[in-house]
Amino acid sequence: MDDMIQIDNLTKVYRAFKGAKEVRALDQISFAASRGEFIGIMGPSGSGKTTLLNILSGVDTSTSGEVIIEGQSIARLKKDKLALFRRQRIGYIFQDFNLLDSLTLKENIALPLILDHVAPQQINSRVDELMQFFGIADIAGKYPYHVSGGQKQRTAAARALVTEPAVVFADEPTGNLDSKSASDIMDMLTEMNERKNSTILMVTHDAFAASYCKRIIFIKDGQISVQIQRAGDRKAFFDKILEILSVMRGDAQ
Ligand SMILES: Nc1ncnc2c1ncn2[C@@H]1O[C@H](COP(=O)(O)OP(=O)(O)OP(=O)(O)O)[C@@H](O)[C@H]1O
Repeated sequence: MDDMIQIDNLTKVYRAFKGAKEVRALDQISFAASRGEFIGIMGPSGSGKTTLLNILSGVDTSTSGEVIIEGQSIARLKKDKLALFRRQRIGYIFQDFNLLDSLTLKENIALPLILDHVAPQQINSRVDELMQFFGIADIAGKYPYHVSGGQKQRTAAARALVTEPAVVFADEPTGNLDSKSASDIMDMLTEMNERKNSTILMVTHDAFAASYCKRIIFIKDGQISVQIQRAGDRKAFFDKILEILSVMRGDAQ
């Protein structure tokens, strides 16, 4: 199988510290994502979602187990190589956009390529193509504080794709958006997934956002509790997600 991400027995234990007890935030998690998958990670607060995303993206290290992205074991990369790998092979979309206010939208998108000394002509054509794709070409010269949340998130999505990464990690991408912008962004992530065959892994609390995914992995207490694959339409998938969340919360049946 053409795996983009492979996770084997991933475990993270936060050591006891100043009276706080040891926490097993991830407990032997294993799953794989093939090219072009769009996976949602859901689970109650404290279930280990952020810990998982931090380890997958090389921000934190695991206690044991392995993460392999595009054939490369993340933990085996030295600091410099890891920084380069993260910049070139992983795209990030964050809840709070993480754009630089001193740069225009176009410059924000171009930044990873500028840092990699890509030829200016190539930068221009790639950035212009992505700005067209995300419908923000007409505001290329504006600064982040002059545009809407939805437009900022489109810019962040374009920046995430500009290096043609192996995977895109999205952390609560709809968290700071109104419902219209949220559905816009989810349509856009779907388009990225379907037209550019991007492999996307998204952490979200939002059942509506999750209903756009093709597969959802539910985590509870650091372990995979259940996985579901979308078969029919989005509405049916949304209902299924709500049902699982309600069972996980232990709501009265
Ligand atoms: N740096 C840390 N030191 C100690 N314990 C931590 C640390 N970070 C997270 N934890 C604990 O690990 C567990 C998993 O936390 P994590 O933040 O990954 O959960 P989450 O699913 O992302 O939660 P939320 O949905 O609230 O963001 C929790 O019990 C949390 O308290």
